[in-house]
Amino acid sequence: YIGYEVYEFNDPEGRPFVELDPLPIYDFIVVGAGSAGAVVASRLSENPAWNVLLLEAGGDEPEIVSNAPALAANLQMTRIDWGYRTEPMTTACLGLEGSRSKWPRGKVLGGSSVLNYMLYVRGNRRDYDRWESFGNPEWGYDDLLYYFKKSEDNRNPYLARTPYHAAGGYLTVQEAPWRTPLATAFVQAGIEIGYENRDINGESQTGFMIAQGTIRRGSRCSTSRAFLRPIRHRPNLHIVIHAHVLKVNIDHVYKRAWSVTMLHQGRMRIIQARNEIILSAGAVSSPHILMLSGVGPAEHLTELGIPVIQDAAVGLNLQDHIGFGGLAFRVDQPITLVQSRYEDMVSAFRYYVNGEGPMTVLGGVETLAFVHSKYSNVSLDWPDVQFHLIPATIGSDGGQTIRRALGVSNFLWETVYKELSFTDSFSAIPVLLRPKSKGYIKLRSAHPFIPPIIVPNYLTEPEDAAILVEGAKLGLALSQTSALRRFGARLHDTPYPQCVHLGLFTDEYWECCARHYTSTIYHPCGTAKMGNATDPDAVVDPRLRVYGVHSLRVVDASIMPTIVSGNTNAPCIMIGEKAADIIKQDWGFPT
Ligand SMILES: Cc1cc2nc3c(=O)[nH]c(=O)nc-3n(C[C@H](O)[C@H](O)[C@H](O)COP(=O)(O)OP(=O)(O)OC[C@H]3O[C@@H](n4cnc5c(N)ncnc54)[C@H](O)[C@@H]3O)c2cc1C
Repeated sequence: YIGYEVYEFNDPEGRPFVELDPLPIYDFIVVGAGSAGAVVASRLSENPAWNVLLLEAGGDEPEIVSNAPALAANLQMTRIDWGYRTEPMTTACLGLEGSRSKWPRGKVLGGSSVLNYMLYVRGNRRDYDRWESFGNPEWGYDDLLYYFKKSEDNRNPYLARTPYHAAGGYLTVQEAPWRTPLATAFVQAGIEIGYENRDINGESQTGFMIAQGTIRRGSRCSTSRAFLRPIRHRPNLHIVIHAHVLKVNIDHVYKRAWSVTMLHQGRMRIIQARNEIILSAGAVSSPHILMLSGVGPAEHLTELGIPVIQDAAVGLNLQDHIGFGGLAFRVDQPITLVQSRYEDMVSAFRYYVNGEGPMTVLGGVETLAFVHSKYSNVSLDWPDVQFHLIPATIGSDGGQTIRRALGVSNFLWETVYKELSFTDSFSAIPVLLRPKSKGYIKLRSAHPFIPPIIVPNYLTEPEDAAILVEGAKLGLALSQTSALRRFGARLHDTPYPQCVHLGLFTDEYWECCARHYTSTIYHPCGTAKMGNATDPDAVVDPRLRVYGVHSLRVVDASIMPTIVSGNTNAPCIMIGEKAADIIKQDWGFPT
């Protein structure tokens, strides 16, 4: 009840207005109101002379649960999740049900920014400079920093006043208002092994930091909350929810995208775009919609009977971050997020009334670190491993939420992790920042409601596995620092039955563990790659226009030529900001 009171009646922003009966034609149609789409629609509708339609397959945010940062994992496999799953793998995810990874994606206003763990990370300067060097002018870091800052309202003064941050933007960024003693202990542990405590979104990336997140008053600040709610009175932006776009209709002769077909309120409707259609449906759905519309690998589309409008490498170049999720440590003191200690009436009251307390921890992650494995060039400040440092493990809630969300198999749970149930423990998840292994997405059927085939090919390149092994060893080194030892930190060393024959804690053993407990970090991207005209794999040009089709752009995680070295929400918001300016420039509206 308190939650309703706070969010439904006292929220200064209020829910966005939705349109029940859209017009037959708009200047711009944006498909998907996620991290990028909400930004594009918000910025394009700044021009009062344009009318903009934003179509979203899901509904509005279910406030209470989706806003409590520590409860983020509870949102997976609910009606606001598309509920994708990868195909079974033989190189990774072997300890997950069916050797498949669940792939949650937000189906809601705000998209995956409503499901995510809210960590605010921009990636490394070199990621973007590399994009530019591939032939994408004005996509280098120095150009893009402006767009990261444009969105930002950083509420931690020690960062807001640096040249890398800004205050006053739509997107609130701040540290969680509450933390366990482990948060700072992780940072101290990093200093002990030779790293600095620094702003990982600032001048250099290598180092340890208390995480910043996209939160406001202790609650999730999704892109819907940040970019759509404050402009809800704008008459030239129409938002339609529960509008599932089936395809973009492209004229066969002129190759011009002129309308979208959508299912809305049980009715099939065609809505036209005078100027452009912008696909922001995310790295799974944007390639899905493109292929259903006849833009994709010609042979594949022909097999499924879809008339080919443009042969393009849609769905290829799929990249994602993965981590070894099973590196768990026990501690002797009651300082971690054991479920009974934070999901109680007192914590709920603190959260709903004051916007603080344990419920505000960002998806459980308190500290972030960017470190070098032995394969990385230390002098480059381009770390190859990220750590998510979490004052909890899969056992902290007795295996209810995270285990279910990741789909950890009963066997792995029963044999290794069940004994951690409700005990004090923490996780150090090493994440592979620039995987070499690439996968693909293709159609399972020409029927738009049948989910596509997702093949991420995790750990097919041996180098990727070798870096994760080094990551696991770095995690062990962290646990042996005096900063963590003073809490009695020690490895939860129950061996993986499937790996024990390789010799306990050898490199081969850790590799086997990583291939079993492979966790997606939920960052799929690259499936409509941006590149110049000579790049045969490029689907969009550096102005994000689909090659070979007029009046159609893609603006979301799909366009990343290579995955960035960090979490992808802030980069997608930046892509939305940059794209909006590109579109305004192309149509002669001052930016
Ligand atoms: C569980 C989870 C945790 C994560 N944690 C973090 C984190 O802590 N920090 C971080 O930086 N990143 C995190 N991410 C990743 C980050 O949130 C995503 O990379 C980012 O939100 C992707 O943005 P996008 O605009 O590409 O797509 P999305 O935000 O997924 O938006 C796509 C939108 O399009 C809509 N759509 C799709 N198909 C259709 C259709 N046919 N018709 C109409 N609408 C459609 C969807 O419903 C959705 O609203 C996480 C993601 C998940 C799922």
